[in-house]
Amino acid sequence: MDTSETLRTVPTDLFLGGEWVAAENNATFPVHDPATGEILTEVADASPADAARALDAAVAAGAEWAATAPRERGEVLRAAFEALTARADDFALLMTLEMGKALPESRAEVRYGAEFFRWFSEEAVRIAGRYTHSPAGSGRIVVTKQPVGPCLAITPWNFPLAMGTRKIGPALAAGCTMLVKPASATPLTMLLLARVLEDAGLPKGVLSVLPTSRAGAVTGPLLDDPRLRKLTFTGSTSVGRALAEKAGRAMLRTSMELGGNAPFLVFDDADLDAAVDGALAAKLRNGGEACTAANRFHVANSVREEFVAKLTEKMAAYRLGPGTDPATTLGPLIDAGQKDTVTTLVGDAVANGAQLRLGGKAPDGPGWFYPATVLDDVPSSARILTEEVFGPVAAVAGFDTEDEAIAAANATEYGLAAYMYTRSLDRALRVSEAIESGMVGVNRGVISDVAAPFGGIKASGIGREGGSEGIEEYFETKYIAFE
Ligand SMILES: NC(=O)c1ccc[n+]([C@@H]2O[C@H](COP(=O)([O-])OP(=O)(O)OC[C@H]3O[C@@H](n4cnc5c(N)ncnc54)[C@H](O)[C@@H]3O)[C@@H](O)[C@H]2O)c1
Ligand SMILES: O=CCCC(=O)O
Repeated sequence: MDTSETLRTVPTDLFLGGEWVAAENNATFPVHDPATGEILTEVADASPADAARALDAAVAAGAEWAATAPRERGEVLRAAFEALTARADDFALLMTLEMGKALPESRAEVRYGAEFFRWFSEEAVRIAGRYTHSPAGSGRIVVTKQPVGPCLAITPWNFPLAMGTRKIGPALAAGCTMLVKPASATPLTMLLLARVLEDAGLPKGVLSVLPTSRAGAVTGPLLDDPRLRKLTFTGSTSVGRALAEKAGRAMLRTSMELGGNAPFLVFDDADLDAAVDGALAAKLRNGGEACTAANRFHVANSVREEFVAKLTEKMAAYRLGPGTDPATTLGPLIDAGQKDTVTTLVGDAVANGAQLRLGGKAPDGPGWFYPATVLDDVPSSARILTEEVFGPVAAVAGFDTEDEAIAAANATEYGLAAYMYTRSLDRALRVSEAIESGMVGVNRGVISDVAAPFGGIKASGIGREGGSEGIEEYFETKYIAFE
């Protein structure tokens, strides 16, 4: 499918209660191409009234969907997995168009995102309860799982597909209905996903997709509506905090997948070539715009120069360009604001004394491009060691002892992912246990796996997605006491 054909066939209306409709007053908002800054297309701009109608539909469909046989729910997801996989090229091109990343990254996301539907189609039929006797012999304890009810999912732009399927998959498998508000920068992928689910036989009302340019105004009243039972959010910690406060007042179940500041530790006993390859993956997957991205490299001083030289050589080979160009390995950033953030953090590190080994200057011309950049000897006063850069910048700092490495790794409010390279199993276990994060990669630069529980601690969030844990977020546990 070529670019214009993709844009011509992608739905741009709201998917509201299973119908494709224009927004109230036919309102629309533009979606931009990060490679040029130009408008790609206009998309229906949901209003609070549209969102209220979507919630009406989710409530109306809720009981029947919850009572639908788990096998049937699973089969809808399985059919959607097959359709998504069959349309992988369309999805990949669309994601590259609206989000910017290089096509191989988009293809990888389609595979990853589709897997959540396959995984949760299989989990739908493994919903377990418990039957036991009270210790005092005074009765029986029956524990069962019931769907939470109507959920609101708010998703980010960096993985426009996978961050949706990782929520929609378990919600539908558990028997919940869901409203999805995609990021305003990348609504098209989610709308195409809604079409796939519709074609896969999802009953009307079970899912709505509400692109909007007024995220707070549209989701605020939903969070105040007692019929909504859960908020699942993926995005920045600042927005997550504000939403969690609001959700807390309404006593909503919440899942919060927030920002990260992943440390990547390289010990003096590491296989350095493997560590460099792992560093490339941990840094440049998704163009550096991943919550799991290695944000800072803490490297044993005895091997630091060799590591930095090898990393710089390999990062220099990344080719910056429009994501749709087959020669491109590094696409543009999402928008001008993100380009400014990366530019500011690199400038601040250099001003604080870091050595610039590669990149460090955005090219002139249209689009939101920033090159692969390596900073060495970054001092602890540099903001880049504590703030999420969300771009193709590797910031390296040295350490001398294991304790120093652990202290540096934990010197952050975040706690999502962490990585380490070492040949010592003892050290791997010791350091993994000491690091304050929800996920640790040992001699691996990519940890995301549909079958593993994904999520963070501290300011990186609450709850887990994927794995057998992911569906639990969409259940209430009910205890029934029997004589
Ligand atoms: N932990 C994870 O699994 C994970 C995954 C992907 C991205 N992220 C994080 O997401 C961030 C990047 O994504 P982003 O820039 O889209 O984040 P963001 O917080 O700006 O936006 C996320 C979503 O929230 C919406 N939103 C913004 N303000 C809102 C408000 N007041 N009320 C309701 N909704 C609102 C946005 O429209 C978008 O849909 C990074 O910090 C990244 O680490 C985390
Ligand atoms: O951006 C964060 C999500 C990344 C992932 O699921 O691998």
